[in-house]
Amino acid sequence: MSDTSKPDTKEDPWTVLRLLEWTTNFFTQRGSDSPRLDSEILLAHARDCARIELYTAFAEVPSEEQRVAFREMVRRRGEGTPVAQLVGYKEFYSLRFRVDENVLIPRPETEHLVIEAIDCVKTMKVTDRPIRIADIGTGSGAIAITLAKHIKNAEITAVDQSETALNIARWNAAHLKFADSIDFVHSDLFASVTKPETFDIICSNPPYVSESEYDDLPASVREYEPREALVAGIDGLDVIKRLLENAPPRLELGGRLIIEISPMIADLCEELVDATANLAELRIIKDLANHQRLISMAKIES
Ligand SMILES: C[S@@+](CC[C@H](N)C(=O)[O-])C[C@H]1O[C@@H](n2cnc3c(N)ncnc32)[C@H](O)[C@@H]1O
Repeated sequence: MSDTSKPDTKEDPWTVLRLLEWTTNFFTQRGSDSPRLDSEILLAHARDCARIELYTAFAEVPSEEQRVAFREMVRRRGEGTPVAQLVGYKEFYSLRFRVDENVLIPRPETEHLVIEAIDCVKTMKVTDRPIRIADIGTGSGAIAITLAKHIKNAEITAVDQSETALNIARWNAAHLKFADSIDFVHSDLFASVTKPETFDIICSNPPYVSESEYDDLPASVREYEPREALVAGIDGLDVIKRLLENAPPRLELGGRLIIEISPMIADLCEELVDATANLAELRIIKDLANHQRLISMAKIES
């Protein structure tokens, strides 16, 4: 990549296409799962344009300033920094969320949770008041804010035990113009959530990685995203167990609890739900990779 700092020769200019090809190859060698996409996002960011615009600019030669910015991001990406932290945002459900090292980078799998919550709301017959939704462990606010966009007249409570994460979530809500529909609460699960008393939907993408799985995560996750957003004890179930215990008293009868899980703990989660007296109608929902990714269940009378 150091070649790009040299003056272009007539035969071999560093065009957009050539930069993308070189960088895709470089990221492939560095083990990236999405080398071409990473390259495009970084080059579009350096050129301050939409990614799609690169496709009509293949023959153009980026300015020296753009190439310097691109080269620095490519170097850091090569060392492991996530693309989202280099550009400062991540797209989730067609919204752009600011992220930094204080929050988990929203993952595409979590969009299934949003879809399930929206589907559940459609079946609810609440007409005399807003639908009440809690997002426990909101991180960047991706789930809460996306639900605020897609569910009209919802009253959303977004909770996190990390004040730095909540600050990012508040910034995202204000920037995307949904701050009015979301109440942000600094709390350990429901401990400091005083109102509303009950919710129609409680959703959560909690930490669910076990201590031993954490050691095997790629360095680009371990070294750049907050450990407390990922790890939940020896078996990854610490927070999920507490949610299954603490959420039902805060749910309306017929309300739904929706939790993202790891496929590794799906069977254990099913057993835990079966053993919880006031939860029933368990659905286990798979992601696009056919992995068991969500548990969704209803509050019943115990
Ligand atoms: C896996 S991240 C999910 C972030 C975001 N909801 C998303 O899907 O991208 C889990 C989040 O839960 C928060 N968290 C962990 N334990 C918590 C607890 N006991 N109470 C509240 N928040 C908690 C972490 O700080 C982190 O922001």
